[in-house]
Amino acid sequence: MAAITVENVSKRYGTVTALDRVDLTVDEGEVFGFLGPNGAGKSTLINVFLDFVQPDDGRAAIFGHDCQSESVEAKSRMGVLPDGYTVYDRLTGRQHVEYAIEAKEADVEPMAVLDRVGIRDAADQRAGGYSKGMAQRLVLGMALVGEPDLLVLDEPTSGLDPHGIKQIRTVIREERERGATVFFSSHILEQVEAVCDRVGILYDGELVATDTIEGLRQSVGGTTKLLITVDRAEAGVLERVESLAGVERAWPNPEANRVEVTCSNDAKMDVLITLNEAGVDIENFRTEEASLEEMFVEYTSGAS
Ligand SMILES: Nc1ncnc2c1ncn2[C@@H]1O[C@H](COP(=O)(O)OP(=O)(O)OP(=O)(O)O)[C@@H](O)[C@H]1O
Repeated sequence: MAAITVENVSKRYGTVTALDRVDLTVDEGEVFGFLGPNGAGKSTLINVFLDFVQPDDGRAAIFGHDCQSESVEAKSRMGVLPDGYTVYDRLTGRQHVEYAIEAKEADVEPMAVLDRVGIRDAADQRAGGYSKGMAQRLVLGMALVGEPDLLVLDEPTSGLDPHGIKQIRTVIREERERGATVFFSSHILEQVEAVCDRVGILYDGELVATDTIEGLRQSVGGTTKLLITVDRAEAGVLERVESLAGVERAWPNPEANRVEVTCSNDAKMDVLITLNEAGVDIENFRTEEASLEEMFVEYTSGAS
């Protein structure tokens, strides 16, 4: 059964369309990265899952439970780190986790939870004195209590330092290993690449792409960069390379003693053959994948 089903969901706020006919299925056991720039509509969709927001059209379901008409059942399957989370200033971190354990009737040691999210040492401090990152870790810890089937994390890495980001990744991997589905939003591409099975790109309320990272790279096509170390290459040869089908640009980089070519994956071999036939001595070559940043720009600038 699908963990998340979103069918034709739209949500408008006055003249702003926060979600525009979004269709999405996330399979059980998947780690799904939900990407989009600020204001794209990510939190709005997560709020639909939680029944904080009612869609104007369409429906969303969690493990088959409608997020609006069966919100109690839907929510009982989820552990959530929401966008606008709050902590109780006067309660300690340990008390927060104890509260979550009681509410979910879970059987876990509070200190084990706090340890997992890296705030064991602050267990007996009041959460009012926590930094933003610590409060976020605490709410994540509470979301993990009870081993939810679906973990929904809204920008879980915002406010964390690189060490904290690494810890979140570890938690996500561990959750996947125990069989949970993870859905998390981010506007930072690098942070999803390491852990996601698939990503969806949301732009201006529209889901403009859903694929594996590799699939997205392939469909962006022409952004593979070939770096070819050569003895020398005359301008005329580079012009010939540039005229090949699938080649975007070819230019010399004398400092690095190489030529650089942006082309589609299919054109790589033709480039090397053309250089070889022109008598250019190829000492070495390697390809550089399109960066996630480039992919993101490609998708979000092309969308209307
Ligand atoms: N309660 C609301 N009332 C009016 N407009 C809203 C409301 N909630 C969201 N919006 C608007 O809907 C759009 C989508 O917002 P949303 O918070 O879902 O985006 P987001 O992708 O989560 O962005 P961020 O990463 O900045 O949180 C934005 O233009 C936002 O201003």
